[in-house]
Amino acid sequence: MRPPARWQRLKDVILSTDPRRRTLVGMALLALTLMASSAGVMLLVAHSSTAVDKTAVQWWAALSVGGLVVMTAFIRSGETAHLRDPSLTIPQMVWTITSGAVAYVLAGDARGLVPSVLAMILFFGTFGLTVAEVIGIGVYALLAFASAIGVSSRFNANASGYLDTAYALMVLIVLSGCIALNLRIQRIRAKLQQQREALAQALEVNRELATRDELTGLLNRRAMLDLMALEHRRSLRSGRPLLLAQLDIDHFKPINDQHGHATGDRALQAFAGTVRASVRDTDVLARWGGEEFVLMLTDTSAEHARELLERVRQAVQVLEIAHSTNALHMTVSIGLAQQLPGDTVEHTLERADQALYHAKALGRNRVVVAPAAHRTAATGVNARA
Ligand SMILES: Nc1nc2c(ncn2[C@@H]2O[C@H](COP(=O)(O)OP(=O)(O)OP(=O)(O)O)[C@@H](O)[C@H]2O)c(=O)[nH]1
Repeated sequence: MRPPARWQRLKDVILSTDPRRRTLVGMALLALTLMASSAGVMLLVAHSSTAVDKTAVQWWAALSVGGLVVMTAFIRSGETAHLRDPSLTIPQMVWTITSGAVAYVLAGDARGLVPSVLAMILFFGTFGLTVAEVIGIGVYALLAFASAIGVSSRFNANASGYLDTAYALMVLIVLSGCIALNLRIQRIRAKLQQQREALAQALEVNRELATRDELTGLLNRRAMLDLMALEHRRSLRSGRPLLLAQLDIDHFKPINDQHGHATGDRALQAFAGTVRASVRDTDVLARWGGEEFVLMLTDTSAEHARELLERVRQAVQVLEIAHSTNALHMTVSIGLAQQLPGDTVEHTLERADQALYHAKALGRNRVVVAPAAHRTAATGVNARA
């Protein structure tokens, strides 16, 4: 059965690793605790048979609640937003523990109520503090109550050493419980944080796998299609030229057949690295499939792109892939097409592919630029200009 939504929300806040979120709950609960304790002690004092200075009690209640109200106003003003603990959990706890210790002295017969209120303060404060802070606050609470018990036994005629010791023990037990609870919460938070980080890493790996070619580390076909569509829209708006080139390694099959698939893989990686190193950072190279690659060039003219691709071709030609005793060489055929006004990316790719086909037909190891061509409305087939 699913827990009700509000309990789920409370649990989320308590286990949250964001200190601003979880100290908010601590602050709200502390405020409630202090108000309830003020009202409770005043009520009991009013009906107590012990002679207690009621003016002092009223002052105490006003100062306790007033101090909290001042802190709340300070927090609400946004002045504490830049602090590590914007909800001032520690100052609030120190304030309420001090007022609790004073209440212990003032409350006479009703002082038995104070340790239980202290238990609530420590318990709720636990959610927003670190282990060291809980221990520090706990030691302060013990010292404050030891002093309160000492002072109370002097001023209260019917003080009972036995009861006071029991109350001190109760504070100690609550404190130990709070430290244990705090340790548990810290462990759960650390585990949640680890899980969150692992999930973020897994998402990043998935994203990489969805957009990258594993062998060469280049963009894959799907990611490249998305990028080309985006660049196409940009070039339409800006009027900047967009050029697409199809690159195909020549006679790649014999490399695989004669030297093995692993050597073929290394050749593909070396080819990808060489082409990437020969073009600008803003040019995008993608593995289209097998030994075929697509290069997208922006902010350049067809003539400059052709010169660049000629340099790419030469760089591939001199590339050496170490293999047993000798070194392997490759060549590449390249077809280049410039996006025509009003044309689609698919059609530009088609023209680059046809230019590549011509490069292969002309004897390979060359760059061929597609002539400017227009799609006929009726057939969608190129009519060469
Ligand atoms: N090692 C390796 N080989 C691959 C990979 N993808 C495709 N190939 C191989 O690439 C070769 C492509 O061969 P073909 O399409 O005949 O082309 P080619 O031999 O380069 O001939 P031309 O393109 O006409 O010059 C095939 O042997 C495929 O097995 C890969 O990821 N790793």
